[in-house]
Amino acid sequence: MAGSFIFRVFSQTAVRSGLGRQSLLLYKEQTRWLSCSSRWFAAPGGQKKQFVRDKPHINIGTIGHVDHGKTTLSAAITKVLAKKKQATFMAYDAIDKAPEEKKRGITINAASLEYSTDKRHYGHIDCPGHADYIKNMITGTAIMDGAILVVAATDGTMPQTREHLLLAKQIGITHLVVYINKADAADKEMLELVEMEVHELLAEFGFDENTPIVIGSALYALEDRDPEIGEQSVMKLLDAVDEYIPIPPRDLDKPFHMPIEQTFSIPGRGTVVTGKLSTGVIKKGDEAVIAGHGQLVKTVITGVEMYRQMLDRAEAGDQIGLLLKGLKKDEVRRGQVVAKPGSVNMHNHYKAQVYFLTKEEGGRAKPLMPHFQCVLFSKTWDAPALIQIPEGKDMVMPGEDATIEFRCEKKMVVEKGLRFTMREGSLTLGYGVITELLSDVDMEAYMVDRKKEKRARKQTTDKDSA
Ligand SMILES: Nc1nc2c(ncn2[C@@H]2O[C@H](COP(=O)(O)OP(=O)(O)OP(=O)(O)O)[C@@H](O)[C@H]2O)c(=O)[nH]1
Ligand SMILES: [Mg+2]
Repeated sequence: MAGSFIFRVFSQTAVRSGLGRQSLLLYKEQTRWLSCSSRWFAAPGGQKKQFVRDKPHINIGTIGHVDHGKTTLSAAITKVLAKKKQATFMAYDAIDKAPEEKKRGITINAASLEYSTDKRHYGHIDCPGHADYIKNMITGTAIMDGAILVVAATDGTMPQTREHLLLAKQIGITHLVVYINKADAADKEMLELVEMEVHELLAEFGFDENTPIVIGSALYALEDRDPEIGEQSVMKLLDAVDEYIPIPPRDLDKPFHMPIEQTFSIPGRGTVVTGKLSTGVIKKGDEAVIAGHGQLVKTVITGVEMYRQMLDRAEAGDQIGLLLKGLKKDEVRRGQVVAKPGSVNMHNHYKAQVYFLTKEEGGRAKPLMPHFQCVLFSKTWDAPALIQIPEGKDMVMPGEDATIEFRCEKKMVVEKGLRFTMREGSLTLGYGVITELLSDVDMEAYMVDRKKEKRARKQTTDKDSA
């Protein structure tokens, strides 16, 4: 029956193992967390507010050094906008005591606020501490499209200002607005000095020199004192965010890309691959490439199906089946992607920023040593990989984050910013985000060299002990 494969896809998707189950859990956790945050916005009388989608939505958050005033500013924003009925006021304590959700190992600890300006609807993340930012940004628990960097004028830029900026850059946040806070406690010269320092730091990390910088006092805005550096500075900040941080591009405008979940052979019709179209628009008759697991082949899409119906075009977000011209079932497999020719590249060597779970979070109890072997999971693929820990370090401890180099057995379709999970057997070791693509390695030659190296080391040890 034409289209019956779709039914099988859904049942098989439901029972698929490995990353499938993991992404399902991650999705469940995220929705649980989001529904939890929406509970905080229950209108008086306990009734939930109905979300009206009347403005473009965008996700932002506060980042910056400890105690520089991120939570105070988040509370102040809701305070100022509540006066215009564009937010529910969230007091400092309500934000800082965000409920901690422990599930599937990783702890999510962040407050999610929402508010509107005249132009947009915002989701806003405030994390209670430095470690939470690092986890949040690497795992993508709360993805930010842009961020407000808070720098206290009393301190200037500090180590975690740098660390958050670097991480923001690495995970693809391109637009920031800076709020120089605590202007009530600093004199004019100090404010000028800090502004210069911020300009230098932004330039060092490759952020635009036109990045808006607003000076003010979040505390005064929150406490309704001196509106010029209080409330007005917050309004100025929100205007800058509205103007400067762009709405992420609509995925329909990107080249089409579909990670393959399943492959089927339909007698009389050919090979069908199924999955969710992650970006772009795909049409019957489009030329495509199938890439991944070290292979790249060309094909033509001769049919597009969804929910047992034939379509002329599918859009990002659709769960579809694609009929491929001239390919046998064993020439395509799960983990590859269907993509617009020329839009994807395969790599087997890259750097990533990784957060390693602690034992309590479901991770490993022991440290990770150089050349540790693990399996990477991302989208629908998984692939064995060898890790290289940063130079000057002998090991990486659970609970740490580090820049790790990965050498994968097979070339897969990856890109900067891709998130993945690292596992060892059934244990989740950590979460990573690719920060740099490196030149490909010949894995066979690399393994031979590693064996030689090992043998030489053993001989030296044997000699020493003799
Ligand atoms: N004088 C002055 N103090 C401020 C201002 N904003 C925040 N503070 C104070 O600075 C301290 C830290 O503020 P928080 O908002 O908790 O800082 P944070 O960046 O969220 O801190 P962490 O979440 O722990 O990283 C508190 O005592 C605030 O009252 C300000 O504009 N002026
Ligand atoms: Mg805080």
